[in-house]
Order: sequence, then C-alpha cells, then structure tokens
Amino acid sequence: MPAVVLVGPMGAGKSTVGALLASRLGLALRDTDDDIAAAAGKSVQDIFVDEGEEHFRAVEAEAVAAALAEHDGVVSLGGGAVLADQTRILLKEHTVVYLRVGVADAVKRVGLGSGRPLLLGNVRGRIKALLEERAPIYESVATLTVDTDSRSADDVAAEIATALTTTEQK
Ligand SMILES: Nc1ncnc2c1ncn2[C@@H]1O[C@H](COP(=O)(O)OP(=O)(O)OP(=O)(O)O)[C@@H](O)[C@H]1O
Ligand SMILES: O=C(O)C1=C[C@@H](O)[C@@H](O)[C@H](O)C1
Ligand SMILES: [Mg+2]
Repeated sequence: MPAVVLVGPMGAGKSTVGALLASRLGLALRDTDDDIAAAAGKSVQDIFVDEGEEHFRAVEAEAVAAALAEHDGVVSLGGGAVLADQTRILLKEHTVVYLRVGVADAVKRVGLGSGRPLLLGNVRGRIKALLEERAPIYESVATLTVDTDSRSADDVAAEIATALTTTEQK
C-alpha cells in the first residue's frame, strides 16, 4: 500500500512535492500521469487531443487502481483522477493528502501559456472554475489538507513528511 497519495488540482505541486516527499521518506514516487504517458507512448496532452477526455479518464482510472495496488511509496495522481467514482472508493482505504492551491498561485505555476489541455483558451478562468468545482471532491477524499500558497515545494514536502511520521496512518 502506498505510504501516501497526493491529490489536488493542476499546479498544486503533486508531481514536484511528490518527488521531494519521496526523497525525504526514502521511498519511490509513482506519478499516474507518467504511467499513462509511458504506456501510451505519448504525452497526456496528446492523448487528450487524439483520443479525447473520456478515453483518458477510463485509462486513468485503471492506472490509478494499478498504482494503488502495486506501489509502496508515494503516489501522485493526475488533477482529475478523483472525478472517477472507482478512484474515490479506492481512496477510502488510503492516506490521502490534498495539496490546496488558490487561483493566483496555480496560474503562476502552470503558466499562462500552459499546454495543459483542460486550460486551453482561458487559463485563469478555467483554473478558477476547476478549483471551485473540484475543491469539495478533493476535501471529501483527503485525510490531510496542506495549503501550498506562497510556500516552496520543499516546505510543503517537509510538512507532509512530519505529519506522516508523527500521526498514525491507515
Ligand atoms: N509550492 C510551490 N511553489 C512554487 N512552485 C511550485 C510549487 N509546487 C510546484 N511548483 C511548480 O509549479 C509547476 C507545476 O507543478 P507540478 O507539475 O508539480 O503540479 P501538479 O500538481 O503535478 O500538476 P498536474 O496536475 O498538471 O500534473 C512546476 O513548475 C513546479 O516547479
Ligand atoms: O486536472 C486535470 O483534469 C488534469 C490534470 C493533469 O494532471 C493531467 O492528468 C491532465 O492534464 C488532466
Ligand atoms: Mg503532475
């Protein structure tokens, strides 16, 4: 079972904090976006363009199930992984950290010229809508919420590492 699963929107820092946290804990990181891209032989962005979001979500649900079943380290999920019923049910058995981020920091981090498929056209507006729509879903699956605004990724990783080693986990 993973030591911890990171969830949150694009720009929350799941991949970046995940790598720093894994290194602090002496564990490996598994990032489901990377698993999906490696299996498909193309980027997540290209999968969205070529096969569409519905196909991506189906592949993502299976990639998440595999990572949760197989990986003993840190697992970073894609920003929309929690939209799948199956994933939310599986997450009930896990230690799940929600990396919270506000609109301003998320926009700065993903960049206004973001190539992320769901942000095309209007990065700030799309991020604001996604954060509002999804915040209750992230909160519902999280066992711990960590605010990342105006903090370095390493500071966030340190807080999570301390929380994991000082509280009883699932
Ligand atoms: N706490 C932070 N402070 C400043 N920059 C950060 C922080 N966390 C991440 N970043 C930067 O923000 C960008 C996005 O981070 P990252 O790719 O880790 O986000 P993500 O949550 O994995 O997003 P996605 O859902 O798109 O995979 C990266 O350039 C990263 O270096
Ligand atoms: O928030 C989202 O829906 C996404 C986040 C990324 O991690 C990728 O999984 C993809 O760009 C979709
Ligand atoms: Mg990521």
